Amino acid sequence: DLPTNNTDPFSHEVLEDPAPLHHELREAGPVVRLTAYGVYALARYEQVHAALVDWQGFQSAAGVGLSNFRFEEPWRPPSLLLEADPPRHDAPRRVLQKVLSPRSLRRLRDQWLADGDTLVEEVLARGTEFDAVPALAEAFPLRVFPDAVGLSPEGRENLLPLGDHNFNAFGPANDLVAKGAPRVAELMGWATARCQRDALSPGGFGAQIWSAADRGEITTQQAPLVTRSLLLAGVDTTVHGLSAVLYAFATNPDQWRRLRAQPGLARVAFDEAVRWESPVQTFFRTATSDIRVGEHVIPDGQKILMFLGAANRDPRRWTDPDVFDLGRDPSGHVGFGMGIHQCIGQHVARLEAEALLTALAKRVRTIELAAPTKRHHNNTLRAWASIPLRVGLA
Ligand code: HEM
Ligand SMILES: O=C(O)c1ccc(C2CC2)cc1
Repeated sequence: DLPTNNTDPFSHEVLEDPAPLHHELREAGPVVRLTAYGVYALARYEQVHAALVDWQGFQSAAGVGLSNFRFEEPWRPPSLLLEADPPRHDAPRRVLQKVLSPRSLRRLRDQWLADGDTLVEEVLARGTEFDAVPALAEAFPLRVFPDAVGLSPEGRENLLPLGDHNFNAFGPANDLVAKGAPRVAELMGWATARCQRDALSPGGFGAQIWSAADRGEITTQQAPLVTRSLLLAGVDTTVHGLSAVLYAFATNPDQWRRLRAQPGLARVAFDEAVRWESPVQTFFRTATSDIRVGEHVIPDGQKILMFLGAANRDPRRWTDPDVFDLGRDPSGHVGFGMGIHQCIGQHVARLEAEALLTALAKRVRTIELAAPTKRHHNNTLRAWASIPLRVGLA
């Protein structure tokens, strides 16, 4: 009957290298019972995709972490997008859809491309060996995104630890959550204050959200929470997405040569890296009724853990899934989710990646690891602490 697995997916051993568990879960069947937490797991592309697009059956409003909001108080006010379902989800989604649309981002494109060139020049001026995580993957999003949101300059160093804790908190109350607990009140207090109308610069994403409230598209009570979504979702994700694509190129020099020959591949390279590495590894849903998956039934109210990273490397869906290949068409990957909750910031992330990769491809002929890499463990994020690089100049 129902296959079970008693591995803890949030253990340091699995967070260091999740591939063996992902393989085991995919092979065990379309749905698996995780005895460590008494939840159901989906690891194959077909079932993960089906759950993501079936928002009625697999709801987000009971939380997208292990905690079930039907029985437990959320540790912070729930997101009006991530942790809401239609109809409550609709208006906030429509507002962010406009604020973060490709058309709205066009005004930022030249500035972000120039910022990419400037950052790459600054890094290369210091030498051809450097740690790509602080020097590029963290530096670039922190240089462009807070300004685009309209955040005041002071306190921006809070963004990474704030996001890191928020992502840990989707998992169980383990050592990673305990690590962030001492600062969470201070960090969340800082973030909430930053989302007030008078704390946001004119013209930024935040001010645009407040203008939508003035037009009645959302309420003025909702505006700060919709703005908070940008702070919680918009930094750590792109930092680890950029780390992923830089690591992918450093370990696949033939793909770097392809990008150099065809710089227009920068955007698809980022999506292939998001598929290959899946910076956001997992999210939960809650069954809104008894749901049949294969020949099994997931009872109403049960938590379901979707392994996005495992789905993105499912050989049932992808040829040579473990290969980072710019020749592949990565569309359909679930690294940005799928369906009504699909990442609303994906165009921001892609523009950041295009700007940084385009700048690098102009100045760097070769890219390779100069020393062993180091992982950063998080209950939800696949992240690097350090990626020491050696580059050869063009
Ligand atoms: C590489 C970068 C990123 C990755 C891998 C990523 C991944 C995801 C995923 C997997 C979801 C779906 C969550 C679910 O289905 O429960 C999502 C939703 C979301 N993302 Fe992103 N994201 C990235 C960048 C961003 C950025 C830059 C922003 C903001 C500017 C952002 C804002 C959001 C928001 C607000 C949602 C909730 C959408 C909804 O529920 O309707 N993300 N993201
Ligand atoms: O709306 C939010 O607060 C929110 C927080 C984190 C995410 C992750 C998936 C990128 C998305 C939304």
